[in-house]
Amino acid sequence: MLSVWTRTTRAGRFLERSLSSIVELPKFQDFGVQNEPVLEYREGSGERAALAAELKQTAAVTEEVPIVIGGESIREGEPRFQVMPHNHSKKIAKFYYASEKTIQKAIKVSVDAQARWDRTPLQERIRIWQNAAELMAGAHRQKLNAATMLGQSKSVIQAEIDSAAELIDFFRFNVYFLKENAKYQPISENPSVTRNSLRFRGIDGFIAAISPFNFTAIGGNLAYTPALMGNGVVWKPSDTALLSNWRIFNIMREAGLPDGVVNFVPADGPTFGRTITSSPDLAGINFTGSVPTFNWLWNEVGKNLSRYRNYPRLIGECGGKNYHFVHPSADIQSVVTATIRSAFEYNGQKCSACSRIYVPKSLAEPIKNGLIQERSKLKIGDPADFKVFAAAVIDDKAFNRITGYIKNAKNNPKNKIIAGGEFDGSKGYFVQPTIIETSDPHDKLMTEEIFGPVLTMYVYDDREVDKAMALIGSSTKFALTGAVFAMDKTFLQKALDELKMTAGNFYINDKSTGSVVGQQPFGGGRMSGTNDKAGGPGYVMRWTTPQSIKETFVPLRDIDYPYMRD
Ligand SMILES: NC(=O)c1ccc[n+]([C@@H]2O[C@H](COP(=O)([O-])OP(=O)(O)OC[C@H]3O[C@@H](n4cnc5c(N)ncnc54)[C@H](O)[C@@H]3O)[C@@H](O)[C@H]2O)c1
Ligand SMILES: N[C@@H](CCC=O)C(=O)O
Repeated sequence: MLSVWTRTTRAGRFLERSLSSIVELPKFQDFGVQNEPVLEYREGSGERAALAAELKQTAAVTEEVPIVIGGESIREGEPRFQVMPHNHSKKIAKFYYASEKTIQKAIKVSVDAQARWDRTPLQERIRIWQNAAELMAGAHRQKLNAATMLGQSKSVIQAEIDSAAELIDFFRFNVYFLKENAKYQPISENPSVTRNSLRFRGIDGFIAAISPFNFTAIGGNLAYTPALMGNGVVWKPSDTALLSNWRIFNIMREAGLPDGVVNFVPADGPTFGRTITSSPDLAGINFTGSVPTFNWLWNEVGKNLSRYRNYPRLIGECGGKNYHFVHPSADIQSVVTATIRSAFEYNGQKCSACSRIYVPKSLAEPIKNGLIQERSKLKIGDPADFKVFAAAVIDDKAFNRITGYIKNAKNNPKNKIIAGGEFDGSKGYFVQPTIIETSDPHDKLMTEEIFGPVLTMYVYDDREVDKAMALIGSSTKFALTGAVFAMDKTFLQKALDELKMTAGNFYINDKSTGSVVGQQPFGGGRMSGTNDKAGGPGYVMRWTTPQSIKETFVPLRDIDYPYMRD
């Protein structure tokens, strides 16, 4: 550096004639960002009428959903059907599983598209995402909501916070975070001598996006955030969220995303998993779903490591065994309201749903009575009925798993069903919100993810708050969300320390569900996932392999150092 300085004057003249920076950094028009308002759907409102009309239209047809690779629609093999979980004789979408060969074709198209797409200026990509968000918030909002309500059995409000608000927020906030992150440039001590810059690149290869059934917005985020950052994507949606995910795919085409950047590839899970993990081009897996599936994918990647040209990025947001912990100083009504909502909204099929609650003996009776009373008011039924609180669970597999836990509880003297416990799968997969009291804090009801409307309560001795609190982290492998309820600030301070590693999203006097993009970036630790915080500023950075560039404008002459010449 010093020797370069000694030559600045002579070399500087030379430079003026021939060398200046060639790296062009993106110049953004600065913009802010706000959360999409959640519409209320009151009687007589425009949004309610529009949604009712769209529900009618969506229910009237079985929509044909092809595989789409590079803009080409493909139909192969036996057709399959997505049904309405609350009325499983009604087919809402007809689709096809991509064969191994077709998945390989999608990989090739994504890899080729990546190289071209990565050269598209960031400003242009941002414009497409902003277009898409406008379409989602306006013209297509009720199409997304209707597909989510009928296909994934969500009530009006649960669809609105997911397939409208959260999806739109992901698109708006991710471009905002991209722009803000791109503002950082490394130090250039003397820019007339050397200039340092950092640019974002997609990863050469392809990203496999594998999405779950329970949030339409998550499908959109998993597939399109890597694309935003310059990647080519093969998207495998969930069979039971197919229609809503298909509608996102079409909105992105309408917004101007070129063919081939994201390819829509429904497939059998293990066939898809095997095909992507055996491809040398695998650059990353963006997964949200259960722990067993993510563990399987991770193992396959490990086995194939020597094949890849990149270390594949593995992002997996997985399950939870989320808790509400009640201190003797808690406000009882808050506990009851928050717990009913967290445990039973969308039938406990949120990864963040509360499924275990620890209650001190001194508050057990009022809390129990409150929960039983509020639970009895919940209307369970067809999600197109605006009075319904929750509808059916997603499919027969979920129905059998959840009711298995309930049947088990009925046969175990340590467990007592204090409300609910009924189920009926004849027309739709209906499981009534169920509350169980257990005397065993290590029972599987308190430790395993059930992913259904089953809440288990354990009553602890008020004198053993610390011992009860220690159970939270020690009795499960998960650490996704958790909430503490107390008015005692000394206890809350202690809980903040003691429970630090038990939840990636921690709530104080609030329910464990309902994170909002940009407000509570989401994800858990331990076996709940890689905690890459969807909806936070770091998430976009997981999908770029940045390049540092140093440009030097003075000719390099000296090999020795000044002190050698002294
Ligand atoms: N932490 C989070 O942010 C978060 C968010 C939503 C859901 N979840 C979790 O997701 C789970 C529920 O979703 P789900 O039932 O759709 O999960 P799942 O694991 O059954 O399926 C997720 C996706 O993986 C696919 N899949 C299955 N086997 C595969 C394989 N061998 N290779 C590749 N893909 C395969 C499925 O078809 C689906 O698209 C719950 O455990 C829930 O807690 C977590
Ligand atoms: N973001 C959602 C959960 C997503 C997982 O299913 C919440 O905070 O309730």
